[in-house]
Amino acid sequence: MAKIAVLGHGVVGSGVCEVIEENKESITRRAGQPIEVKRILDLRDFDDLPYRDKFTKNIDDILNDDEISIVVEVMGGVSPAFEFTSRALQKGKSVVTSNKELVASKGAQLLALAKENNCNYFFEASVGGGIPIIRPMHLCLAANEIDEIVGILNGTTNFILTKMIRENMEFDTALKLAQDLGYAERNPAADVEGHDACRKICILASLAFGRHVYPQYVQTEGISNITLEDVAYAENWGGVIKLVGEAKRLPGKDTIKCLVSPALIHKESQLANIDDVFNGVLVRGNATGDVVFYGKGAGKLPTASAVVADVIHEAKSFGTSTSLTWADSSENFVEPVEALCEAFYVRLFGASRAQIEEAFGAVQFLSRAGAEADESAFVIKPQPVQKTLDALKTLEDAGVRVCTKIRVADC
Ligand SMILES: NC(=O)C1=CN([C@@H]2O[C@H](COP(=O)(O)OP(=O)(O)OC[C@H]3O[C@@H](n4cnc5c(N)ncnc54)[C@H](OP(=O)(O)O)[C@@H]3O)[C@@H](O)[C@H]2O)C=CC1
Ligand SMILES: N[C@@H](CC=O)C(=O)O
Repeated sequence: MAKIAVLGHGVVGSGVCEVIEENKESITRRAGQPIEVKRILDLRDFDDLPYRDKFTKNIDDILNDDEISIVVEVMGGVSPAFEFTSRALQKGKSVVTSNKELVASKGAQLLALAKENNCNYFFEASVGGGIPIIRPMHLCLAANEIDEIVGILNGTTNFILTKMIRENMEFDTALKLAQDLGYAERNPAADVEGHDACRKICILASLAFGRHVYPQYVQTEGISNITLEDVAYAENWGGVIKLVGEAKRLPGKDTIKCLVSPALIHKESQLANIDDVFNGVLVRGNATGDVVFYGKGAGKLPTASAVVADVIHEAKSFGTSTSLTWADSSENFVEPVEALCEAFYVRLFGASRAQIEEAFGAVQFLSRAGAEADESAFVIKPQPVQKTLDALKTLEDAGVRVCTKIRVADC
């Protein structure tokens, strides 16, 4: 019998308890032994639950219990999750988590601590909710050099964009719905402003490139400036707007491209039809070519599925995983965005076509029904980002009002 403790009985934690109870027979078969939730840490009381006697508010009840061999950290945040995780690992208890904020900021340190103490730090649920992505990347794609990862990594923003586009729903109404469905972070700004997607691309990039990519070095932009006008222009161009995270090796350089931003994606891209709470991640290996992972990126049971799979894997006791790891890197190896070569969609007011072409060279002009007389929207060919920024500044200095600038993703 493997006895586990769950830290945090919120959306994911309650899902973990539910899945372990609901699927106990198949879980026992697959783990080779029954799995029992022995203790649950939470700040609140859950007097109505049949398993109310398992709750504690004191972490030491869990850390000092030698019967508990696996700790599931689904509290979220860095503090006190970092302290609780470190203490569990120091005691030789393996930790399973869905907490991408902690993995993205302290992953290298916690993986090293797990190794030192002959146990594991597993985080399948930290990227893509229910989608298997971490284990396939470090096991099934182990023969490859990963050249590029590009993905729709946040369920909440994809859900909001889908509702806005398909049902003309207001941004705030769609966000409230995502919160009610348990998709959003405790502070939904983390979703809307792109920080959650940033943490996830950092985790994938660290795994792919073997060095910790820290979120503070990754330029991150969210979806709060996207309008239905931009959506209409994207459609005229032949695509959709999605919040995209991207990490890529830069040929001949020791740096990588890594960023999160809204992006125009062509309708023929495998990522273009990923809607609602679904996530999609395209991983480009030098042997496999493109592999695409798709599934529900948030929500109670999909996320619990990934957490419990890690628990089952740990219960089989394969020892410390040597492939699920990356080195700490104190220096930043993310290329500054200004030095990258990118195509952009731009919407602005008060510039003539001649002015626009003088600033950017030949561009692809777009149209939409109901556009104002002095509105222009166009797509610039790939060029250094700094060159685009300089040209936009020149136009602004001449009295042009630049409304939107969205990257065009090549995926
Ligand atoms: N929801 C989702 O779809 C997904 C979430 N995740 C990640 O999983 C983690 C948990 O998310 P989610 O379940 O949605 O979050 P919730 O806010 O629903 O749950 C967190 C739970 O942990 C409890 N908690 C927080 N701090 C402490 C503490 N110091 N001691 C004891 N209990 C504590 C909270 O109690 P209280 O409410 O009283 O503060 C709450 O019950 C986060 O890292 C999130 O990013 C990952 C993938 C998907
Ligand atoms: N808030 C996150 C939850 C899962 O990671 C999301 O919406 O994707």
